[in-house]
Order: sequence, then structure tokens, then C-alpha cells
Amino acid sequence: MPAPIPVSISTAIMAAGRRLDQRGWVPATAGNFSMKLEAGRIAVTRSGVHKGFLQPEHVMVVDGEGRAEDPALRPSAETLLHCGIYRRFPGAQASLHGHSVANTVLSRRAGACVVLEGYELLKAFPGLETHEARIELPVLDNDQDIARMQRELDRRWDALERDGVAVPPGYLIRGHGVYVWAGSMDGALARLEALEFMLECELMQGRG
Ligand SMILES: CSCCC(=O)C(=O)COP(=O)(O)O
Ligand SMILES: [Zn+2]
Repeated sequence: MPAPIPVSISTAIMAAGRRLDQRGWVPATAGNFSMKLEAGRIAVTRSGVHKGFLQPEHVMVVDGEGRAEDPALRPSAETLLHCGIYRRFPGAQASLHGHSVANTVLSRRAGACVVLEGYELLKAFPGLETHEARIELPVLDNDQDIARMQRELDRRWDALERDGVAVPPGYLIRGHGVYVWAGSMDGALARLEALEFMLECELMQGRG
């Protein structure tokens, strides 16, 4: 009998859903969230539910390959992207995906990345201690084949690492949304808010 999801984890995921919903970042049934559990297990939101009204039963468990512990439950359609984050970044404990207007519009306009520079809020990202910094947020083409999209993302991350560039803890999917992650749910929320703030600034300035 697998261990139940700790209440602290489902509570954090439900609270994240309410917070993103208040911001208008999870319209309809958009968005998905996850947190790492013990032994490679992952708590993730179920597919097709409104993320602003999550209940404990809307959070389920998958393994590192995205396989549901309870085969009667359908995990997020984008579960493999959460698995890809935890596989690559051992320090990641929480991962958030939202569909804001800013991330959707800017990712549609962008090339291979969105550049953010000169913002005080860049300091919300690891290793950046001054506004005189720059991040290049990868933009991936959207793909309904999530495994293929994750493979492309791994190629992009590999290339950054080969070039000695620190991989930013987030990326955009064109016309779709954003993923961010951190070592805690609070950390992931802070990064998402900082990122969305900067993307909104770019949008208002007519850039991107
Ligand atoms: C109506 S949103 C389309 C699917 C999506 O992009 C998303 O974020 C939500 O999918 P899920 O399966 O996690 O509910
Ligand atoms: Zn999505």
C-alpha cells in the first residue's frame, strides 16, 4: 500500500492553485503543479480540473516516469515535463505551470529565447545578485507530444551546459505557458511571480 500524500504537500499545492487563479494565470483548466515526495514519487495535479478550486483528491502520485500509482486516476497531461525537471535538477522540490496573458503573448512573439535584463526582480533567480544581470529564458515550440517536447528541452539544456551557461529555473512554451521550479513551493511561487512581473513589463513596453 503506497504512502498517502502528506497533508502539507496537498495543502501547498491547493494554495498555489488559489494564488495563481487570483492572478488570472490558470484560466479554464489550465496549469499544473507538482511537488517531490520521498523515493522518487511525485505529487501532481490531476488532469482537467480547475486549478483555482483544487481539493485534496485532485492531487495524485506518479513515479519518476509519470506512471500513476493509482491507474484509475489521470495525471496532468503535462506530467512528463514535471518529471523532466526533477530528473535533471535534483534540488527541485516544487514545479509550477501557468498560462498567463504575458507569457502566452511574449512566447508567441519570441525566437528561441526571451531575454530579461536590467530588472531588480532578476535577483529572485539563483546566482543573480544585481539588476545588472541577464537571463535568456528558453522558448520551446509547443507540441502535443509531451515526451518529444521534453526531449527537445533536454537538448536545449544540454547545449546550455556545454556552453557553460547556467540553466535558468524556468522556460516558456510558445503560445502555451511557463514552467518554473525551486527547492520549495514558496520558492517556486516567488520565482513565478518575479518572472510574470518582468514578462508583464516587457509586454507593456511592447518588447519581446
Ligand atoms: C485547457 S488547458 C490545456 C492543457 C494544458 O495546457 C494545461 O496546462 C492543463 O492540463 P492538465 O492536464 O494538467 O489539466
Ligand atoms: Zn499547459
